[in-house]
Amino acid sequence: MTAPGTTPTPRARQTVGGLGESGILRILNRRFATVPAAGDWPEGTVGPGDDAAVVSAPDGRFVITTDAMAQDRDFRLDWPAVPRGLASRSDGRTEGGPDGGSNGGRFDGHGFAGGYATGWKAAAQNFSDINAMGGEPSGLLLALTMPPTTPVAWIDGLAAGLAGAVRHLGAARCRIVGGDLGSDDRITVAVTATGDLDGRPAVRRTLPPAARAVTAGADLDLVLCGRAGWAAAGLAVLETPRRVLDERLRIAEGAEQKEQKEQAEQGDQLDHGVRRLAALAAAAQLRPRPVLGAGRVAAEAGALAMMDVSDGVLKDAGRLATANGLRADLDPDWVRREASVLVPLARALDPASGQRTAECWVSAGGEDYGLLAALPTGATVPPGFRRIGRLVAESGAPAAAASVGSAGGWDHFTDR
Ligand SMILES: Nc1ncnc2c1ncn2[C@@H]1O[C@H](COP(=O)(O)OP(=O)(O)OP(=O)(O)O)[C@@H](O)[C@H]1O
Ligand SMILES: Cc1ncc(C[n+]2csc(CCOP(=O)(O)O)c2C)c(N)n1
Ligand SMILES: [Mg+2]
Repeated sequence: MTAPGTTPTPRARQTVGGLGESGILRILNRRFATVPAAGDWPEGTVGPGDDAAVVSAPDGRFVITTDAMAQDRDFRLDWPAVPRGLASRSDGRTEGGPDGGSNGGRFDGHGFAGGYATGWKAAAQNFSDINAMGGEPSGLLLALTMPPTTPVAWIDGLAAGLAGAVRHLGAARCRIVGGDLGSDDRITVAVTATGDLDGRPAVRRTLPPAARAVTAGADLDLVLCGRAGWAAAGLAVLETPRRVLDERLRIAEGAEQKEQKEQAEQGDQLDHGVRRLAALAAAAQLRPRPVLGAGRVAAEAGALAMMDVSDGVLKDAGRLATANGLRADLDPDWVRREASVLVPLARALDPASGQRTAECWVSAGGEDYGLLAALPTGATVPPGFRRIGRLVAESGAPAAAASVGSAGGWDHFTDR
């Protein structure tokens, strides 16, 4: 409230400390009301505003998962925004959003992500885990701790990003059911999501006993839905100091233009150039796009085991293999092919070892939220997936693929 005779704080400078919990909740709820399923609370269920929510579990069970993101560990307040025109939807149209820049898709490091990217990603990574069980998102809870100095615009962006992910990733049945607010020295965004299986069995990391009996330790095909390496490339872009980044992109663009001139090529060079690649990679980190529905598709196509890729393909494929007493061998051709488009960017950032860096992004980079599934050898690959390797008996001779890139992958406690 503004005391009589004082000037109100301009909106851009307002902090949550001046709002109080009820003011913050008003801001969040205004954004959450834009989720398509928001108005639809069936008889007997209870939405936000009470001590707890009451939701339905249509088939008697529901999927539940949670993921927390911490300031300066999972996101930064000063990362630039997704340039307008790059936050493309799966239907090819582009979406707006408060962090949409106005630079026509060029990455110049200007504009700030606000909370939108953090909200989007918090929802997306939880939806990805629901997807990986073969489920469809049904509900979302937001536990938010932050300092009183947090700008109101940041939490408004956060709420818009959560609602934006629900809408644009196609979680049509998902309601935002509530959450909690707390104060701390740094921001933590913890999201819990629930999902429905609509009567289907969940697809687990381990093969069901019946499938184990049939496959009896035989090799399995490893398939992936979604891209790999782009979010890690984006992290490298975002973590490079702006001035250094701009200088490296300028040098790489110069070399590109020289090459293109020599080849007397026509056309819009920047559109396919390294600067646009940097912008696309940053967009992949700031606004990951798990393919919701792919989990169900894989389940119906007979996937025997499944998990999402949050910590890197090699690491997560290794987990999928180990859970079944097998070893993961990635196809080195797949890694090379997947890395090839990222090589110009990797070379711009790291001229000495562009190829290796790009292959590391693909094999060890996390946060693309693709979906890994194991299928019987030779089974039809479900739509949207491609074969990227095999799960083989531990005792088999290791393929060259096992040594691709770093065997690493993300670990919250050792990667600091
Ligand atoms: N603090 C915890 N208490 C209890 N169980 C936990 C805790 N942290 C993780 N787990 C469980 O350990 C398992 C692995 O967790 P992990 O976070 O690595 O994978 P995940 O849940 O698939 O998340 P992501 O896909 O984001 O990596 C999950 O089943 C998770 O529920
Ligand atoms: C500032 C900053 N530093 C590092 C990273 C990279 N990072 C954070 S979590 C994660 C794996 C997935 O985590 P989870 O398993 O919890 O879903 C990765 C690769 C980042 N995004 N931001
Ligand atoms: Mg997971």
